[in-house]
Amino acid sequence: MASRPRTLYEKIFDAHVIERRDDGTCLVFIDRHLVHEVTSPQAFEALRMKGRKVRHPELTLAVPDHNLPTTARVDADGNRVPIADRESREQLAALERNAPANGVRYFDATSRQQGIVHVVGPEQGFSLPGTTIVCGDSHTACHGGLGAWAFGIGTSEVEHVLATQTLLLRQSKTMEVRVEGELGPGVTAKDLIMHIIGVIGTAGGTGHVIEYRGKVFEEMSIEGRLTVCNMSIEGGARGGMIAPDEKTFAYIKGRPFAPREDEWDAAVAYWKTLYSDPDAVFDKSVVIDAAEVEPSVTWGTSPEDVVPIGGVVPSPDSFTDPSKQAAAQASLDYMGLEPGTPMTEVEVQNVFIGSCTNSRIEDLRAAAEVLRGRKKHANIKWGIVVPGSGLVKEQAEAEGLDKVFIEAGLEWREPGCSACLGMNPDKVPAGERSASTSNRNFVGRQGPGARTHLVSPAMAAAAAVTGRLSDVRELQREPA
Ligand SMILES: CC(C)[C@H](C(=O)O)[C@@H](O)C(=O)O
Ligand code: SF4
Repeated sequence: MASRPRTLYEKIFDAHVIERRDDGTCLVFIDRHLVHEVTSPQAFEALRMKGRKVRHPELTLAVPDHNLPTTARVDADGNRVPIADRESREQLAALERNAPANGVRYFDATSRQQGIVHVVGPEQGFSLPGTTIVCGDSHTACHGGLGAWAFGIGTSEVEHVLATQTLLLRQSKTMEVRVEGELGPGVTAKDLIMHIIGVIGTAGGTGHVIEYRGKVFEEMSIEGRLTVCNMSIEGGARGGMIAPDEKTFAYIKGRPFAPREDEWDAAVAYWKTLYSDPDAVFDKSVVIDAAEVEPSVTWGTSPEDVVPIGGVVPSPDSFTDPSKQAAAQASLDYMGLEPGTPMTEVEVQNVFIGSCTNSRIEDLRAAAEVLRGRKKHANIKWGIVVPGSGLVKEQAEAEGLDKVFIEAGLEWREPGCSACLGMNPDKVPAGERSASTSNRNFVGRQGPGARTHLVSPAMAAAAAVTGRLSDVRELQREPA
């Protein structure tokens, strides 16, 4: 009998189920576990208290990112600069202790490989197609850009994975987001995923794993795919993935943890089976017309509060749902915006280019292309560019991108989560606005009272040049 047609997610799920239980839960094998300093200390502590060992230390990779200041980490004498904040210092110290004590591979704060966990995994070839990847972090879906089933877990699950290399969970429903047609010039992966979240809403993917399908994704770079999948959680989904293809294989080949030469052909042969069968049925399907996607920007305090850059701040009355009307009013009050204001009239004082959504080399190139030969506007008090990893930083410097940023008046920093969230010294001052390439515009996300407008790297660069939210396509048309 021919086997039932399956989606990509179902294929990966089936390949990892150890046991299906009568209550509908499944025990699933976890291939890769990424660990950072914020969600791991209690998990390691719990193991220690129970006298348990890490079951598969070789399948875990630890790296600090959230709390690290992005200023110099060693002083002129080569000594480590201590972290001023006590909690951050303690969390980092715990990871530095716990990883080696448990035989877990660790990239320390000063190593070239250090970076944001979701940048490091793909970059090291640790994240691979067809694998189950978890991390105590909601943006783990990012790795789905390589055709993995990747999802965030809580600290108690981190402990479970460390102890057993398995998780007990229920199979998710499947959702396809099919994008038809082609993206227009100047429209990036970030604009597309913001648009998608604007369409489906922050609850649109609840209970589902999204597969992004269509020619747009086939033509998209791996960096772009990682950006798209990264924000799946902002659409409420448990994960997001894109079927691996030749681009994926080329991206992975030769990376430190990638399959070696003698294992490569077998790995690729397996990866080539990882796609949704033509007759596979998704529980939910959303179709997006790529031609409708414009460079996008958020106006509110939820990632679904998206408009095209040519749009205006919406009026709360324009929403039919009363709870959304109230949320929109609260957002506008927090953001200090009036309905009807053109988005391009909104002035910004801060620019942040970074985060696991947009800190890979291609993102930095896109920002630098806009900034080359230009200067930041007088409105901009603080503009920082934070590469996603030490290796991204080296690559950017080899291409001279750091100089472009510095000459434009922006700061060039050490890798980490930085101003994506206010857990380290990089914060947007209360009442000020930022054009930010990160993924969340929640109240207080970039610091108490900070007003965040999510944008793509090119759009953040355009805001740096003009001092307001701007349509990057206008700058792209005129010479610097
Ligand atoms: C601190 C961490 C647990 C958190 C997450 O889970 O996503 C952070 O990375 C975020 O982006 O809000
Ligand atoms: S860069 Fe931002 S979204 Fe990504 S892991 Fe760090 S804090 Fe979370």
